[in-house]
Amino acid sequence: MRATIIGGGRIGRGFVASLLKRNQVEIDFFDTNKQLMKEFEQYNSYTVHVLGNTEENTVIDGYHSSHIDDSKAWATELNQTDIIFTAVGGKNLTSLGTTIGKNYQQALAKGEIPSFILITCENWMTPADDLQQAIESQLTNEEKEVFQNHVDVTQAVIRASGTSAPPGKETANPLDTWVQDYWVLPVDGKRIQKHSKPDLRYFEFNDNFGEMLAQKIYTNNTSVALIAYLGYLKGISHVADAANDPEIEPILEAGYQEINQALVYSLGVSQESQLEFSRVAEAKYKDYAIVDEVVRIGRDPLRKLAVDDRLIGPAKMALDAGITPKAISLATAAAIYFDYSKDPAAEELKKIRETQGVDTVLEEICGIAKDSILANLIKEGISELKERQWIKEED
Ligand SMILES: NC(=O)C1=CN([C@@H]2O[C@H](COP(=O)(O)OP(=O)(O)OC[C@H]3O[C@@H](n4cnc5c(N)ncnc54)[C@H](O)[C@@H]3O)[C@@H](O)[C@H]2O)C=CC1
Ligand SMILES: O=P(O)(O)OC[C@H]1O[C@](O)(CO)[C@@H](O)[C@@H]1O
Repeated sequence: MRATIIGGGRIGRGFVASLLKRNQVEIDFFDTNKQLMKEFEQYNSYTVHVLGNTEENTVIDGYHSSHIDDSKAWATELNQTDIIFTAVGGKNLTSLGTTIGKNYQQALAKGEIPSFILITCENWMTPADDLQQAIESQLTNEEKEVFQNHVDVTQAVIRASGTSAPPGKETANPLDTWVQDYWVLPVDGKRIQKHSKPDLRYFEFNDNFGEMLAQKIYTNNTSVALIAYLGYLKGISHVADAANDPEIEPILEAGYQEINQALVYSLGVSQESQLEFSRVAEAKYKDYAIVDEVVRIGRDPLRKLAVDDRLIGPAKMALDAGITPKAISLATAAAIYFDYSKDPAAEELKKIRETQGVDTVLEEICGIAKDSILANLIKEGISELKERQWIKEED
């Protein structure tokens, strides 16, 4: 079996590649990053290190790698691949879909009919739909029909973390990467209609996938955002230190209660499954073996503060459920003050906040009215963070 991994980052060349390697699947990488391409060629091999369990480390070798714009490489790839994975970041799916669509069209023009399964591995609400739509936007109606008859576009939920080297564990190979000791990849099984489900260890093709992506994002990403943004303000560098911090921990506990009630009410998931989700998430973020930086988790706060994303999304659901999302609002307040200078989105957020004020951030970035219940809760959160001196501004 042969697989293509688009996006050779922490999840692509780390988590997904190690699952595939352990299934003896051949791997071809595609990425936009030219430096990464050079490293793939230069090193020929790298190790996926398992945090806290080195016995499970996997060496990845024998792969091929190509730049995403290499249409010659795509011409071969589309005909030989069985499964394509994406791990590029949800906001890049539209441009990626355009690239796949154009290359699929070229193959059809040559009389070929590539047939494969596409699996998105992204923190995104509707990744499979968004990718499929972007691909099909490049095709004529006739071509679209062929595509739909030969390609299944489905989605996975990534419950594992992928990180860079823990302090002091850096290696000479820049491709080496670190993953959590977690070996399950749930995939939306219902969306696989034209192929049989691949027989792969660790993959769970789930016909009741339902709201699992929303449940994951609004549980894991919401809670880790709370930990990271509050931790950042307190000057804590690592997620586990922040999650176990005696002042943050009670806020985290309250956050899980708000999240759980909100999701059971709004997504219709069962209490048991939600409790399991939140317990697994909490244990993961408190685990000192998983060395992850709060600034990595906090990256791109403009996206993370958007109306349906991990903070405002579940806060609104909590209000719908009749619950006051005090902890989530405090986390949102902290996110508004995430000013990490190496993150361009954080810099932009800071500029908007300082020049146009918090109300503009709430209205234009969070998409909520400045005098709404939620906006007032977030503004109370900002006052509380100033009282606690976690926000150290004068105003
Ligand atoms: N790292 C983690 O712990 C987790 C990440 N995720 C999700 O997995 C996805 C990937 O995340 P990471 O691997 O951490 O990010 P990353 O930043 O380490 O890697 C992303 C890679 O995609 C490449 N890329 C971006 N646009 C591309 C395009 N159009 N075509 C080809 N390559 C492209 C980048 O150059 C980069 O190498 C994201 O959606 C993220 O939200 C989900 C759960 C956990
Ligand atoms: O990948 P995003 O969307 O930037 O979100 C941040 C983080 O959320 C997590 O998926 C939480 O599970 C991280 O591991 C991830 O990197």
